[in-house]
Formats: sequence, C-alpha cells, structure tokens
Amino acid sequence: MENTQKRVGVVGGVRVPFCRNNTAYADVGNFGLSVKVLGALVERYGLHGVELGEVALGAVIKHAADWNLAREALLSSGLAPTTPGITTARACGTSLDNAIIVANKIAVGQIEAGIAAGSDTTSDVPIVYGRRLRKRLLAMNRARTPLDKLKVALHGFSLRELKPAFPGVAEPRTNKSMGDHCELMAKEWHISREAQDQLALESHRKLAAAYESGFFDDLVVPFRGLKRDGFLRPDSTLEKLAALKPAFDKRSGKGTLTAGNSTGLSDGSAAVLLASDDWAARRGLTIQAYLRDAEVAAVDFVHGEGLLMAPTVAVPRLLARNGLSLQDFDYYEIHEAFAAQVLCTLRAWESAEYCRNRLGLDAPLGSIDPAKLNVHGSSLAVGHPFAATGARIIATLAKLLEQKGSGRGLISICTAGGMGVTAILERP
Ligand SMILES: CC(=O)CC(=O)SCCNC(=O)CCNC(=O)[C@H](O)C(C)(C)COP(=O)(O)OP(=O)(O)OC[C@H]1O[C@@H](n2cnc3c(N)ncnc32)[C@H](O)[C@@H]1OP(=O)(O)O
Repeated sequence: MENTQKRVGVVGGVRVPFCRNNTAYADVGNFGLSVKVLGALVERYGLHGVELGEVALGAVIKHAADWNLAREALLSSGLAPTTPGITTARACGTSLDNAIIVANKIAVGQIEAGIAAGSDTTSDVPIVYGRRLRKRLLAMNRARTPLDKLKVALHGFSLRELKPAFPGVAEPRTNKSMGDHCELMAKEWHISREAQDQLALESHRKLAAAYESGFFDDLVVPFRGLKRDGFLRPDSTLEKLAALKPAFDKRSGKGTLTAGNSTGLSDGSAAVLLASDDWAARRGLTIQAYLRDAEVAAVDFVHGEGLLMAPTVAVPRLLARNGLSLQDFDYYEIHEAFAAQVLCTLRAWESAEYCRNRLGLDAPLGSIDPAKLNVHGSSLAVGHPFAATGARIIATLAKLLEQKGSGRGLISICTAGGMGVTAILERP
C-alpha cells in the first residue's frame, strides 16, 4: 500500500467454479472448498512445504465444528504446517478484507507473503437447537451416571424443545432481508426493472465470452465435475428476464428484484497469493498487480440509509487519499449483489445532491465508462458464495491488469450490516 515501506503484490489467484446451492458441492462443506483452493495455489506457485506469514481465510456461514477454518484448511493444503491461519468474516467483503489484513502485514514488514481466501456454502448451514435443549444436553453431558442423565433428559422435557433454529436471512436490526433492503434502494433511486435486467443480461454475456476466450483457464480450477460456474446462462434473454416475478416485494406490484437480477444462493471458494517484491523475486514468481490502498465504510441503515450503499462512502475517501478521480481507472469491479445495488451506487456518485449532502463533496464524483465495468461479468452470472467474492474479484482484476500491461482498477463490495469494502489495484 502507498506510503508504507513495501509494495504489496498480487501474485495470482484461483477459484473453484461457483454453483447453485445443493448442486455439485452439496456434500463438500467449507473445509473441502477451502482446501481445494489453497491446494490449487500451492500447486500453481510451488508452495509445497513453504511457510507463509499468514493465511487469512473466512466463511460467513460457518459451523462451530469448522474450528479455526483457515488453520485447519491450510494444514491439509500442502503449505508448511508452521504457517499460521486466521479465520475472519465481514459478510461479502470477507476475502477482500483478508487481502487488506495480509497486505498491511506485508507492507509494514511483519510478513513477506500470505494468502487471502474465502469460502461459503449455503448447502450446509449450521442449524442449532434452542437454548433450552442446549442447556439440557450440556447438563446431561455433566451428569455422572446413566440414571442421572436420564433424569436430566426427562425432567420438564417438552417436544417443542426439538424445534431447530435456522440461521437468519434477515438483518437482525431491521428484520428485512438483503433483497427487501435493496428493493427500498431501487425505489429511492428510481432504478427501473429494465435497467436491472439489462445489467444482469450483460453480466451473463460477458462471463460467457470470457470463458470462450480462455480468460478463466488458469483462474478457475475444475472441481466435482464442474468446469464453469453453475449460474452462467449464456442463453438468457431480456424477454426471459422480464417474465420473472418479483422475488422480494411480491405483493405491491412495484417489486423489481427477481431471481434473474439478484445473486443466487451459492457455494464456492477463492484464494489469492500476496507477496512483497523481494519474496516473489526470490521464488521466481511475477507480480500481476499491486494492492495500492483500501478503505472500509459503514452507513446508518437502521435510520434510513440504503443498506448496500456504504461503498458510495468508502470510494470517495479512497480517491481523496490517493489523489484520484472516479474516472482515473481502467477497470471497475463492482460486486453485483443485485443489479439494483450496482445501479444505485453509480447513480449516487452521479448525484450532485447526494455527493454534496451525504459525502460532503463540492461536485459529484460523476459517471464511469460502462465499457470498463465488470468487463468479464460479475456475481449475477458467476454466483456469490459470500466470503469468496472478494478473492474472486482480486484474482480477476489482477489478471486483467497484467494482460493490459499497466493500469488501475477499483474494487467495490457492499456487505450485509451496511458496510462497504473497497480497494485499488494498480500495475505501474
Ligand atoms: C451478503 C452480503 O454481505 C452482501 C450481498 O451480497 S447482499 C446479496 C446477497 N444475495 C441475496 O440476498 C440474494 C439471495 N438470493 C435468493 O434468496 C434467491 O436466489 C432468490 C430469492 C433471489 C431467488 O430464489 P429462487 O426463486 O429459488 O430462484 P431460482 O429458482 O433459481 O429462479 C427462479 C426462476 O428464475 C429463473 N431464472 C433465474 N435467473 C435467470 C436468468 N438469468 N434468465 C432467465 N431465467 C432465470 C429460473 O430458471 C427459475 O425459473 P423456473 O421457476 O421456471 O424454474
């Protein structure tokens, strides 16, 4: 990062093909998904038995039995067992945050290289019993004799205790799902259904074209019979998208978010290798791009701000710190949580009122060139295993910059909880 001792290079990244939940990876779990991508990086960059400074890996939906998932997965990856691992979570920003964690350590000289990664599966979510049964089971565990155990099991037992608790899909503070919140944003910013469907269609077309061109040949490692993302629909059309019913606001007749312009519930994992110039050179590895700077922001969605609007706040801070304008980029990677989220973000940056009143700017940030946005598709077509998306985007953007020879890319990821994680990659 800038103004620090060492530049932080992205050596490269990999991911498994992402897929719909309860399909190809239904029985894999976060451990298997994580081992797969860490192992793929080890293979590609000759890291067998190599001790890295850190493996920061996260999963948003994780079982307690996964323990420290990062450490457990790296122990099965081929890396030296003396490599430390930390498990993290910041919703959809998780693996971009992990890159920031690893990058900061490299930048100040604490470590020389590390991996940032993420995995998620909605095929195997932690389902728990209510507090009453949990207390009963723990008390049974403490009871000394079989008779004591039986007494604890039966005393005051009610069948209702067996009711399982599923992980919530709603924001705890508002009791609204991410889709409900994004519907509110779409209405506030007057984002049409047609514009959302068009963006979704383009995401599928661009991803299909990128696969055809071979762009993903070294980025996507085949897994469990999959070679391409399970969500990709090269045959999708505007007519098919327009025919889909609203997925969240189903009753008012004004809902615009559908299964076609929202991300689907996904399984998958991704990882990137970050290193100092010296470390990479010593190992004969080249740097694709440098992580120049990053910024995280949060919005007050409980009191009216759009839940997924925090990147609109983070990006101007990032630009100001680096003396850049919104137009100073060759690529924009804006995570497509929903098509409407991307469109709200772009509209907010174009709005003089929002930029003045919310962002405290003298002038709007302005428009971006749409030809530079998510050039090889994004989460609508790729899929969105929450914690894996950041590493997927870093790997894609770093390769784009390497292919271009020089240039700069902006990453913007909205997250649950009203946060935004953003970063700049650059190839001088
Ligand atoms: C988490 C963070 O921190 C930040 C974020 O990213 S927030 C974003 C997180 N994402 C979400 O919250 C969205 C989660 N997604 C969902 O809950 C569900 O996918 C959903 C409610 C949007 C849809 O669920 P669903 O109805 O089961 O979808 P699905 O069955 O796949 O599709 C419905 C129909 O649309 C069709 N369809 C979907 N995409 C299509 C496309 N591109 N073209 C044409 N048809 C399409 C399907 O074929 C299906 O048609 P049939 O009913 O005829 O089979």
